[in-house]
Amino acid sequence: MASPQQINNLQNSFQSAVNLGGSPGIVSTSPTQSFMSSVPRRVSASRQTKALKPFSTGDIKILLLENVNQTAVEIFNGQGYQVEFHKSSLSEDELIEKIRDVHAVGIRSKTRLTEKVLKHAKNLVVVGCFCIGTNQVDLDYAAKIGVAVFNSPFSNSRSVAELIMAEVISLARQLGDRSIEMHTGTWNKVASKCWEVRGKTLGIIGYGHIGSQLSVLAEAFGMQVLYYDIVTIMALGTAKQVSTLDKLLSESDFVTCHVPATEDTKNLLSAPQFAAMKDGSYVLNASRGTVIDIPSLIQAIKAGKIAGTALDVYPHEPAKNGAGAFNDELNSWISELVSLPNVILTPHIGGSTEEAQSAIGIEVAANLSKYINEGASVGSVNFPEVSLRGLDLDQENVVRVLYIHHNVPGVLKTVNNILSNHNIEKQFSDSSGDIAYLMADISSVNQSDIKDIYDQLNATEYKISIRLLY
Ligand SMILES: NC(=O)C1=CN([C@@H]2O[C@H](COP(=O)(O)OP(=O)(O)OC[C@H]3O[C@@H](n4cnc5c(N)ncnc54)[C@H](O)[C@@H]3O)[C@@H](O)[C@H]2O)C=CC1
Ligand SMILES: O=C(O)CCC(=O)C(=O)O
Repeated sequence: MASPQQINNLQNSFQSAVNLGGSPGIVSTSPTQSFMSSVPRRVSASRQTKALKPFSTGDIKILLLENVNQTAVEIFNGQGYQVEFHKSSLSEDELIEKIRDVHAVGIRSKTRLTEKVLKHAKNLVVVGCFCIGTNQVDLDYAAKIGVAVFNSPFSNSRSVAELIMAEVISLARQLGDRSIEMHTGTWNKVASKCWEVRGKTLGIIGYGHIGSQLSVLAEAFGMQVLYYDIVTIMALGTAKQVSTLDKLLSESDFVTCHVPATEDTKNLLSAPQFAAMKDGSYVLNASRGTVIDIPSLIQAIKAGKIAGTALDVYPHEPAKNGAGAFNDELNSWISELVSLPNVILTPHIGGSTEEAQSAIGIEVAANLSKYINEGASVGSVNFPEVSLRGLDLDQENVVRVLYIHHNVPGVLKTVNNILSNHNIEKQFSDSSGDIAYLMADISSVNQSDIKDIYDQLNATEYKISIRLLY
């Protein structure tokens, strides 16, 4: 368990990462709507920087769903943002209602931020996925409307790898069944079809952050590791990359999936793949529920081809915890699956450890705060990555322009023409597909110029969204 001291240390590193608490690096956020209404100047009492903004960070509203870790809540509260926290995900209708006027949304793997939902978000600037997977968000549409999306690319990788390692051994020893039997008073001391994992072959599909961590753990247990990936990746230890999925399937005793949910990974393992596996082998999945065709897996277990399975993810998962939530209404085959021997089922807890969740909370909250406060999009999964060094405390009359626009010719000429009456201190621009992001710090800007700059930028044909920080 992470001690309060460890959490403190992590928070301290977060503080220095984003320069909170009045350091010279801070620029203030001015949401467009607030800026456009002539709100009288409000200055946060805790800030030591010269606060030129006409309103406080208290204008920023953040919706946090799915029990996002308290480390994130503390960071956002520390920023003075308004935080609305929910333990579970919301229904689509509730989400549409809640998302209307917030500037940021924090979710985990269950909340679906579809085009339909995002269309109702009028002030949304940024989305934080407090997890690795981002398949639950329509990333292209988010970028199209100028909403940056961040995740935590590896804070829970180790937790998933450790769970899988535990399950490899549990399947080999039929631990799940023995435990259930003991809970119901049955003493069943058997060795038949129970194995050591030493000397067996683990086949890893997807050798990324999780797959490669698992590779190291498995070798420490004396297993041979094969992996299949669509890109060539350096092997750790004595693991071997194989060139085809079929080769991995035919040579492995355990096959585990660690790929993202994409069109290509949908039903990556289905009836033909189970048929290609060794008799009596095992299947594990802690990636996404779409990756394995579970009805076919059930048939392969029933036929004795597959000796057991450990599943952490499902095509449909309950929105919240509770008795009776995992039933045939959710996925029609559930009662059939739970009746089979040597089936270990977990409720999407691969990344659910104290260490992972607190680290994710800090990492994603830091990225969101930096994006809201400074416009830095480094680490975003759907946006060009742009950042500028902070403004000095003694810099006066400086405005940071954040201009998200369509990636077409002529933009820089137009924008720089608008900014040309001021000194462009520094500027950075990058594009990703159809979206481009320009960040510029301009000086010699009077308060009275700001509205004019905003109006001119707003009138450009390329604009997707604009924020001015000052
Ligand atoms: N159960 C849980 O709680 C958790 C589940 N996950 C899931 O695990 C997935 C993998 O996580 P990471 O290892 O961090 O991702 P990663 O992005 O580091 O690695 C994924 C690997 O899969 C490979 N890949 C992609 N398509 C493939 C295909 N068709 N065939 C073979 N390889 C393919 C990629 O080249 C990459 O090397 C995530 O996308 C997420 O959906 C992640 C964390 C927790
Ligand atoms: O912890 C969660 O809610 C989701 C974990 C996960 O699946 C991920 O990180 O992609």
